[in-house]
Amino acid sequence: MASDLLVDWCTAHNGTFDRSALTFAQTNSLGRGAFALRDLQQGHTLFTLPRHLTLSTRTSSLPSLVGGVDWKKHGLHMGWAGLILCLMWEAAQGTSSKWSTYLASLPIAFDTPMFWSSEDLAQLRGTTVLDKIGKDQAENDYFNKVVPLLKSRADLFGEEHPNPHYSLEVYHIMGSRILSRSFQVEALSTIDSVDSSQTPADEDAEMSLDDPSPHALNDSGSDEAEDYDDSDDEDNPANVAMVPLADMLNARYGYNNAKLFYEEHHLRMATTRSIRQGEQIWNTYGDPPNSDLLRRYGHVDQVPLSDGGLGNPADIVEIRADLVMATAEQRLPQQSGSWSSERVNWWLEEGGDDVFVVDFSNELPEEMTSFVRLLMMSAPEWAKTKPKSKLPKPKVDDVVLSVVADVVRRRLSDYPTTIEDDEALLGSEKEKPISLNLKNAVVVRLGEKRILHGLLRASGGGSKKRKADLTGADGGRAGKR
Ligand SMILES: C[S@@+](CC[C@H](N)C(=O)[O-])C[C@H]1O[C@@H](n2cnc3c(N)ncnc32)[C@H](O)[C@@H]1O
Repeated sequence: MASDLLVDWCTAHNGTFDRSALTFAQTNSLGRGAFALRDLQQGHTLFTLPRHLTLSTRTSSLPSLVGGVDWKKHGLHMGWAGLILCLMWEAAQGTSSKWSTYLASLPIAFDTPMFWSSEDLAQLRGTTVLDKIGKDQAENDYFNKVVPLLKSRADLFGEEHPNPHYSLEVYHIMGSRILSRSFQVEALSTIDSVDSSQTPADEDAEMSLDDPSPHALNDSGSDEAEDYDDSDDEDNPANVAMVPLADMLNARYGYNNAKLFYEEHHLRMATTRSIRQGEQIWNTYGDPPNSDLLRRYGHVDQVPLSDGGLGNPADIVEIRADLVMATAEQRLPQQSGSWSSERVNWWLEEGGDDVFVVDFSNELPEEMTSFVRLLMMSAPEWAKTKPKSKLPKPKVDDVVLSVVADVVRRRLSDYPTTIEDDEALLGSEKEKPISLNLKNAVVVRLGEKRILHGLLRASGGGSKKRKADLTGADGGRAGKR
């Protein structure tokens, strides 16, 4: 089996693997996964991997062959284009690449929206997935950064154009492998194998696939990997690395029982809970909402929710400030457009967000309350607020509730279906099977709609009667997000 070859390859390169503790096996719907071969205690080391076996722009020899100046000139030190090119180049080297066994074990097909038909993508209307797929940006990077280098370095990439090893299709495959399997692996200066001028740590990253390393390693602490959402270093694309073996573990909300730990010279996968023989060994991807899971990994999580249904407790909905603005403008038709743009510009200058995030807590984001209050302020109040450089207090009142209720109704109308349509579709799935893409799209948009309906209920549909639910127990301020 391919995974045996991979384990052999790893141990032949100074990795370790506890063959008595775990094995990799094919699952029904999660691809391959790791399973315990016997009962395991918390803290058991499953395998270790020397840092030089991770594949990144630091460990691949391509950046130094291209040279730091040219690497930078082509913008390959920013975003993922450089790492994608390294993966393509290593694959093109065949068995002379150190990672040939690893690269041969990776998937070439993905369930992510990047590869969906326009018909399937239409099912995601209203969700934030559509704006974040990043296909155009990836193609832009391919044609503007990668292709010019390919053409200028026949010594490295061959005379052939187009070359099947460096096609746009392969670029997307490698990008999707990174998106769904890479880790943040920060450099230890003593072990860096590539001159840092090629991949400077302080360079702004523009991730072509929109996100930094999607494959989360949680917890802080000197010997553990940083959560990918918290670390500033995540913006440095040189820290994005493919980690053989570690990327064979699946993840599900609340199930994680193993984690990758950073050691000085190697990475170590160890159990974080006791695991029974036969159970799956789960890593964490950082518990993203289903919209992000689908976009990065091509699957969604459905675990029991506190209300008895199924879904992802980490789901969120994004509400754009311009929707709030348009709703407020409708309420104050006598005001001119410059009235709101002046306030919105002030809001942004004072550090206000242009997107508000709502989750299952039914709590109105403080920032959104503050923004609504700003928009609905009378002219004299605005005249007093403007010079103060202080955002309005997030005090929930009837006006706020009623604007929020309108915003939520408008936000709900962005989706192609109602909550009832989606529930009916999923409910009849056993008798009338639906495609995986459709099912995943429905799960994503249903989770978002449930949050919006929760917020609508908590706002009393715009009246004061349910205000307490929305503002929390402290009775005045909406809960902090
Ligand atoms: C890091 S890889 C894990 C190993 C992978 N199953 C394999 O066969 O190589 C991440 C991919 O595994 C699959 N996966 C992981 N967790 C899953 C889950 N809870 N449900 C469905 N698929 C999952 C998805 O295809 C995802 O893109």
